[in-house]
Amino acid sequence: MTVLTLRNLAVQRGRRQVLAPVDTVLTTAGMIGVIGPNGAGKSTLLQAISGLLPHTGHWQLGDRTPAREEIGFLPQAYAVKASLTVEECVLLGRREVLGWRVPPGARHAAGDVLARCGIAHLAGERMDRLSGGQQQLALIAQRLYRAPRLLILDEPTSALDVGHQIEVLTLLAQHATATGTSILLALHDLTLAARFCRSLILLSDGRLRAAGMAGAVLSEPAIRASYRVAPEFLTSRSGHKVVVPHRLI
Ligand SMILES: Nc1ncnc2c1ncn2[C@@H]1O[C@H](COP(=O)(O)OP(=O)(O)OP(=O)(O)O)[C@@H](O)[C@H]1O
Repeated sequence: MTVLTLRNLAVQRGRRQVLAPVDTVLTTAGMIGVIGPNGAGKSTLLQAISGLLPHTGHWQLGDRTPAREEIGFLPQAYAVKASLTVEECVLLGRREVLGWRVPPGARHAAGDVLARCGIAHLAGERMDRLSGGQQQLALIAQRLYRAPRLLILDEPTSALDVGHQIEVLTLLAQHATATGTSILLALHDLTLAARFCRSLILLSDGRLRAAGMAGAVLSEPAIRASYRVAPEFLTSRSGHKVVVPHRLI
C-alpha cells in the first residue's frame, strides 16, 4: 500500500499565500480526489505536486519524492491547436522512450489505450478538429499511454458528457488498481468524488479543510462551510452516496 505524504506544502504567488501549509497523509489505494469550490487552491496544489509551481514544504509518495518524469500531469481543460492526429498525440506521451521512429508494437499499444478510452474511431482525426470533450479524452489517453508512477489530473471530466464521465473515471480507477499507479485528481462533482475516490482532500480559501476517507470528508458541516450550500445526502439504488446541494436559506 502506497502512502502520499504532504508536509506543510504551501504556495506563495507574489505577496499572496494562495495555499496555506497542507499537512496530511493519505493512502493511495483507490484514487485520491481533490475537491473544493472555485479558487480553493485545487489546481495550485496539483501543480505544486507536479513540480510546475515553486512551493515550500515537502511531499513524497511511499518513501521518496518521484522525479518529474515519473509524474504525468493533465492540466485543466485547454484547447489543443496542433494539427497532429489523435494517434500521434497519444504516441507523443512516450516520445522520450520511443524517439521519432515508432515501432508497430507502440502503435498497437496506443490503439489499445484509445479503445479503452472509447475513442479508437478518432485515431486518424486531427486534434485541432475535435470537440473539447474529444480532445480531453485524447489527452487522458496520452497520459495513460505514458504510464507514469503518479498520475495527476486537473478536472479531467470537466468537458465530458455524463456517459464519458463514468467511463473515464471507471477506466482510471481500474488502471490504478491494475497497475498500482497512484492517481490524484481534482473534481467538482461531489457525487462522482464520493463514488470513485477512496480518499479526498477538501480545500477552501486556499486552506486544507479536511482530508481522509471520502465518507468522512463529505460531511454536512465541511460541505456547508466550504461551499456555502446545505447538502442533502441520498443513497442511489446501487448503494453510492449522492450529494445534492441546496441553497442556504
Ligand atoms: N497565475 C496566478 N497568479 C496569481 N494568483 C493566482 C494565479 N492562478 C491562480 N491564482 C490564485 O490562486 C488561488 C487558487 O487558485 P486555483 O486555480 O488553485 O483554484 P482552484 O481550486 O483550482 O479553482 P477552480 O475550481 O476555479 O479551477 C485563487 O485565489 C487564484 O486567484
